[in-house]
Amino acid sequence: MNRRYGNASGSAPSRKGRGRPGRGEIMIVQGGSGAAGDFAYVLGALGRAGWRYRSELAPLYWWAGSLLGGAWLHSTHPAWWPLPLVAGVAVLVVLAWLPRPVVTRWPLLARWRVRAWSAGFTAAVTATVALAGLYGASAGELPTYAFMAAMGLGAPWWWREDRRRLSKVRMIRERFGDTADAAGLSGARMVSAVIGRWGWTARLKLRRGQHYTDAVNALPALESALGSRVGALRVEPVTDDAAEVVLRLVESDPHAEPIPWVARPGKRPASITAPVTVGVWEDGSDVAVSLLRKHVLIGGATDSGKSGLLNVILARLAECNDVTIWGIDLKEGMELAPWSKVLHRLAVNGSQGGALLKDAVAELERRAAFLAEQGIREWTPTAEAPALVVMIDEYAELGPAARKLADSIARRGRAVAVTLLIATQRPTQKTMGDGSAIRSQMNIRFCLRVVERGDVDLILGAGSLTAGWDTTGFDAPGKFLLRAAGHDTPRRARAQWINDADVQATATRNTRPNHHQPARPQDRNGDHASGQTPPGTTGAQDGAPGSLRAPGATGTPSGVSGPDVALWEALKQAPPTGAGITELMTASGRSRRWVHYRLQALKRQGKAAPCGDGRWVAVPGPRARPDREPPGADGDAS
Ligand SMILES: Nc1ncnc2c1ncn2[C@@H]1O[C@H](COP(=O)(O)OP(=O)(O)OP(=O)(O)O)[C@@H](O)[C@H]1O
Repeated sequence: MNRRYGNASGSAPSRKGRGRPGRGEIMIVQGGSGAAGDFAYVLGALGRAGWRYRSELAPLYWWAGSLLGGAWLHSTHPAWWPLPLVAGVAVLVVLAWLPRPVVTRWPLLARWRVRAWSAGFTAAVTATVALAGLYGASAGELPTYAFMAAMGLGAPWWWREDRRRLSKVRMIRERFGDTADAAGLSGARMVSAVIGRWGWTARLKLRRGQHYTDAVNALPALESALGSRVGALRVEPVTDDAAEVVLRLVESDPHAEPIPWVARPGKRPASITAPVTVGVWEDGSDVAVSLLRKHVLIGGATDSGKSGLLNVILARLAECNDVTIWGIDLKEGMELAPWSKVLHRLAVNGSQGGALLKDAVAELERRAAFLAEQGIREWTPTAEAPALVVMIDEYAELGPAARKLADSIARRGRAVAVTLLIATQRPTQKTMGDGSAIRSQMNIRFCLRVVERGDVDLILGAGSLTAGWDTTGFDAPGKFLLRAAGHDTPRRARAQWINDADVQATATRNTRPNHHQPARPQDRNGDHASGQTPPGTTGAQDGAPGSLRAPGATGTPSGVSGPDVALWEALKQAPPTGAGITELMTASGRSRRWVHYRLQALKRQGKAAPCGDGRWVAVPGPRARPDREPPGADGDAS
């Protein structure tokens, strides 16, 4: 039995002294005997300290690790010593070449100082392992030189900004007991803490009986006890545990400078079914919004950053492979033309806009009919049958007929994943179209700076201003309030800023096949069918009865609706003698095998039947009336 300083009574140690012996207290440690127990105790303590201060001790670990690695190589495979050299040279080549995915994965490598340090580190480790592998780890002065290299590389490592911040947060965590006492939150513990770009975030375990509201009330006192600036602390509840809260310290204002847009890391394309990041909240966390089956309204005064936000959303959608984007830019294409490689269609004046919306409504009805006939409630976007997003910059410039069409999409488009993204200065009833319900159909609303307080209600909905949603005081472009499902409190955010070079790079990286082709000079007369639409785009001939070509196509045989709809249309339009497999392959743009499997599936569902000679027809089912709202498209007006 060993004696350590601790709590002689055996009761739980006082919170203040947790993990540390109190003066004069004796703790009974069971299970050890004599020197072996002491040794185990010291070893355990050293192990814990070694892990806890792993960041500070990292240079020593590199030194020991590379010598040990080399020693192992020397004793097991001495002839393999060139291997670490090859690996090291490969890393140096990558650092010199710096392919884009590497920077995306490790953004710090974009800084030349970090790259230089990484190259030095790679060279030192490579040389140590290779030499130790060849001559043995203790050969000559190798351990000394390796140690000197580790210390040399360690200097910038120890000086690193984020490591120093990490040490600071660790100290804050260790002393949090005293901080909580001083702030009147006695008994609260900081169970974990992480540093972020703008400050740190910690999880607090409150004392039994304490609640989130106690933490909220203690905020000013906590700010004083932590020595932070006024208003730097935020507290959020943890929904699954009433005795826990998240405490966030925002050291620097994330909105003080423009927030650069960062491309999505990784090679795999994104999907519209997952939320996309468009900006940063005041506490430094990302603003992520789910755009699937949602209409979006962006409103704000001139120069408030509407087009900037529109561009960021467009960039995010461009990264998704299950979205087709059509654009209407009534600034003569100034905003959206740089995105030509991503947009399937682009209308740059009122009449082209009207034609585009007409096609979007036709697409919506085609999808609605298809869903109704197949007994499906909602359109699930895929790469082959994508969601269709129609972006409209300067909505107020659209003519009344076009606004009527947009209104129709707003009311009926959600279930079939045909949605609108509208930017406008003042969404008054007049600019949105008299009698139009379009505003109430907008599920996601971004309100940037407005000049008149009443405009907040126009953009975010009646009663918003009195409920605390006020953007009149916003002092920089791109700052906004977001109102959407799950975003019910006015939290300030700022949109990311995508510059021209990034627009170009993103558009090039995500170029769509059959994207919009800029109009030839002779076509600049406002007729969309004369060059504004890519080959194969909706035209009267495409949808003509008897044609097996799917209407609404965007250059591929199956078009924006996807091969399933194209196949179904072809079956429905087939003469009584049926459609042959080759015709169905042409219509859907898919292989014989694919067509065969789909026909068998339709046959099993009683929706298609063979009619001899390998020809097929659709079996008539309930048809969707064109004026009928598609299932689930009732709009969740906010
Ligand atoms: N998120 C942002 N971060 C930093 N600066 C921004 C941001 N968004 C816009 N800006 C700046 O504000 C300027 C005006 O932005 P933008 O053109 O998007 O405003 P707007 O509301 O569309 O104006 P208008 O109504 O006149 O078209 C831009 O040129 C840009 O310099």
